[in-house]
Amino acid sequence: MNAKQLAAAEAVTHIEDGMTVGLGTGSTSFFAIHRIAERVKEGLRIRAVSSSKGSESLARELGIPIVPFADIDAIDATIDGADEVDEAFNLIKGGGGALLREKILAANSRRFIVIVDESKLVRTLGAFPLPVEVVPFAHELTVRKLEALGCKPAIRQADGRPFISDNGNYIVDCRFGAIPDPAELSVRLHAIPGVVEHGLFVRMTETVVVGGADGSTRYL
Ligand SMILES: O=C(CO)[C@H](O)[C@H](O)COP(=O)(O)O
Repeated sequence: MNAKQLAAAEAVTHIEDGMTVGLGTGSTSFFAIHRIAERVKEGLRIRAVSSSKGSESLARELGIPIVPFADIDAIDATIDGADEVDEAFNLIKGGGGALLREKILAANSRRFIVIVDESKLVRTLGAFPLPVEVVPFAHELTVRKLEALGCKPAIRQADGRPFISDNGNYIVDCRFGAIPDPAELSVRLHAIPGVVEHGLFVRMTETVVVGGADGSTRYL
C-alpha cells in the first residue's frame, strides 16, 4: 500500500455499523471510498453522503449506499484529504475544486478525519495556492478584491476554459505565500461579495492520519 492508501485504510477503521459517513474528494479519499466499499461488501451497514459528484458516482458504482441530505440529521464521521496541514491542524483544501461541499460536510460532522501523506505537513500554510470559490458574475471584480488582500490570483483552467465547480462556480487559486494567521485571512475572504467559500479549514479537525512512505501510519 502507498502512503495515501495507508492513511485511508487507518481512517476507515473508525467507521462502524449504523454511522452516517461523509465521503471526501481527491486521490486519498478515493482510497478511503474503496476501503469503505470493501467493508460494506463484508457486511458493514452505513449510509453515506458525498462532497462531490465524482465521489458520489464512485461510491454508487462500488455499492456504498448514498442518501439525500434531507434524510440525515448529522454526519457521524467524514474522511477527507487535504492539500496542506499546519502544526495547529489548520488546512488548505480545494485542490480538487470541491472545497465548498467539503467544508459543509466537515462543519456538520461529529468527527472530521483528515488523511494525508507526509508531503502535506507544513509548519505554516501557504506554499499551496489557496483555492477560493467565486460566483462567475462579475468575477473580474471579485478577483481584484482578492488581489488587494495581497495574493497573486489565477482563475483555475480546465481544457482552456475556466474550471467549473460542482456548484457552477469558478475556482481562483490565490498565491499568498505564507499564511501566518489563517483565521484572520478567513474573515477577510468571507467579507468579499462574490466569494462563496475558501479552502482554509480553520480548527475544523482534531484527527489527522498520516501515511508514511516507509509503510507506517500515525496520528498527529
Ligand atoms: O480538497 C480536496 C479536493 O477539493 C482534496 O482533499 C485535496 O486536494 C487533497 O487531494 P489528494 O488527496 O488528491 O492529494
